[in-house]
Amino acid sequence: MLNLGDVLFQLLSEALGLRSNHLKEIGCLEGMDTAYNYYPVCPEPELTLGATQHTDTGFITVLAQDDIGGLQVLHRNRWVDVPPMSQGLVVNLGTLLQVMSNDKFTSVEHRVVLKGAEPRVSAISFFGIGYTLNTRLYGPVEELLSEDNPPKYKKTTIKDLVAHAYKQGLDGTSFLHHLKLMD
Ligand SMILES: O=C(O)CCC(=O)C(=O)O
Ligand SMILES: [Fe+2]
Repeated sequence: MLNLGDVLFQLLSEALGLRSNHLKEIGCLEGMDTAYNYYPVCPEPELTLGATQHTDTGFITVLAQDDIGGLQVLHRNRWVDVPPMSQGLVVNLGTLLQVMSNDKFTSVEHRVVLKGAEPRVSAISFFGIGYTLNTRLYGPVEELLSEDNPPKYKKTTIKDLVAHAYKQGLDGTSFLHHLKLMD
């Protein structure tokens, strides 16, 4: 997983116009946290959600879902299914990477709908949020900023961002506004 993360952060660095090891050098590969979600069978799946609308907190999330399905992403104001693919992984861009890109990247709003008949399992690697001892401040990457592209967000430590995300919970609103600088 760390090797995959290494490749992904190289590609993302290049997509931002940075040197390919930039995101690795500022700690994006550190603090990978793995979680497993178990969604039990629900007798009335149409009345609820497995996970409410949210963006992930950290840099990126790599997700493997089983063959039940249910993950959806918000695309042009419509919920679009992310169908399970055998051995396929889903990479979500997290809130912190949107902040660091100064909005060049958009972190993906997603949710999980329940299908009913069988329980569902997903395995997720969250890059960035497991390392709350990391005291580095993360904000819009200096190299991307200019007079025409001033910082849109203030800097934060991962610890503060994670604390804020937990406090807010998955209430369907983005916590980007927490870091947003006034225009
Ligand atoms: O179970 C899934 O497919 C997604 C779960 C999720 O979005 C999360 O844990 O952040
Ligand atoms: Fe998520």
